[in-house]
Amino acid sequence: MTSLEHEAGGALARPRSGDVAAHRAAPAYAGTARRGSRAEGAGPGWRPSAPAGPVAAVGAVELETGSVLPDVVLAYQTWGTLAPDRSNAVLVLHALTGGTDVRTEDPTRPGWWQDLVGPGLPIDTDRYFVVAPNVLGGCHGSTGPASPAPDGRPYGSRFPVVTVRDQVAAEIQLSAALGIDAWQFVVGGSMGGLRALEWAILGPEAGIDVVSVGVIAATAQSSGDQIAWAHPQLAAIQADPHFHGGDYYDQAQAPTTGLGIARQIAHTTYRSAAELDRRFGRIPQGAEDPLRGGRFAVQSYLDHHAHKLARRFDANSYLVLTESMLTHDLGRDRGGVDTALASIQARVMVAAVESDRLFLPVESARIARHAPRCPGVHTIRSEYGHDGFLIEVGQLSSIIAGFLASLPSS
Ligand SMILES: CC(=O)SCCNC(=O)CCNC(=O)[C@H](O)C(C)(C)COP(=O)(O)OP(=O)(O)OC[C@H]1O[C@@H](n2cnc3c(N)ncnc32)[C@H](O)[C@@H]1OP(=O)(O)O
Ligand SMILES: N[C@@H](CCO)C(=O)O
Repeated sequence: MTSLEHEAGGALARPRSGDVAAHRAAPAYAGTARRGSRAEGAGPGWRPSAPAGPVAAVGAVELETGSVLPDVVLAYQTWGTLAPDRSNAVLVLHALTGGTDVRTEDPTRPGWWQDLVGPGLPIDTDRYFVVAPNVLGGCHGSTGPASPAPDGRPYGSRFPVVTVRDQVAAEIQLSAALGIDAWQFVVGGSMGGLRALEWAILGPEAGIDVVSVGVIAATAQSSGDQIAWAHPQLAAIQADPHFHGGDYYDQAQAPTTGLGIARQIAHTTYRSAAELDRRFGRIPQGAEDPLRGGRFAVQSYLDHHAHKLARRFDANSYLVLTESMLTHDLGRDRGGVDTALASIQARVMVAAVESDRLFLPVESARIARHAPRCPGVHTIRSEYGHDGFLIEVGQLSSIIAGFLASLPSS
């Protein structure tokens, strides 16, 4: 979809089938033939699997665009015990390709915040009841593009635009289903941080007490730069001949090449230039010779991450969730970002990774400047870039432990 077509459809419009057809006619990834197929390692691609935890029916969700998504379910996992007065709940929100596996009991497959959430850890499950839902539009058990529509067929291309506010609306309905009307802490990084920030406004509007939020490596409004980086990612998926306009669930092959290229673009933005250069520099991959069609090590590294994601994630979910991040704007219909931030009553913990080139620390500083009950930005010292919110768990542990200890109920 070109930017002109975006304008024609409005910021919240789904691509029309004609737009997708144009992408399907686009040439294949130019590097593929010369250096060997980058798609092979991904196999046929993602297939639905059983969610790791329970699934709650949260009912119909009214979307920002005015349409209604019926019979929504959200998969989730919990740790700890809800106190009799229901006062110890913590909501942990995953990033773009994450899921409910905040922690696991399988040492060979640790969760994405394994060392942050658990007994005796900063988000102490001996004390807190922790809930981690899979986001609306995702592919780990919650309603998403692969879910059956009312006619029994997968939504595919018919899955509607969902915004970050819609995702939070569904999570608010999950709160009601779980009987939780107060959250001590709603926390997430990246897309999880976008939702945590929306929770600070939508939660109280829905009558839910949000005592505090943790917004890590996130922003109040997606930037032109973020939209620009996402644009070729969306196009890569839509241009994959296996995409079939989004209706590929009955096909033997999912659009793994397009999703893999999207991941390669994204993954580069998740790391810093300094780290990629220090770690890989111009080193060839093993015995491969870049002068003879071989790869540099950093190319092999990106291929690896492309294959891994294409095996474990649905391309349609990647599109839907990426679009939700692009339309994220805390200030929409609220008098602008700064006014919206100024209306937040919850205590706000903000953390930024100093080398994050996608979610810039200056955007975190904006949140801290305008949210009335935010003491300032915690800077995570790291060379890893945006992924620092997953890697620098030691620093994040100190930040979160200190913040939770400062809450009045502590
Ligand atoms: C809440 C959420 O966000 S959940 C989603 C989080 N998980 C993901 O995003 C999964 C993708 N993984 C990542 O993005 C990262 O691995 C992180 C952020 C989780 C961790 O970062 P790091 O520990 O620095 O891992 P790194 O980016 O170096 O990747 C390591 C992998 O690259 C592979 N690798 C390293 N160099 C090369 C190379 N030259 N060629 C091929 N593969 C390579 C390693 O073998 C390793 O593979 P494995 O993950 O299959 O074991
Ligand atoms: N590695 C993270 C980065 C996005 O924040 C993910 O895939 O969700």
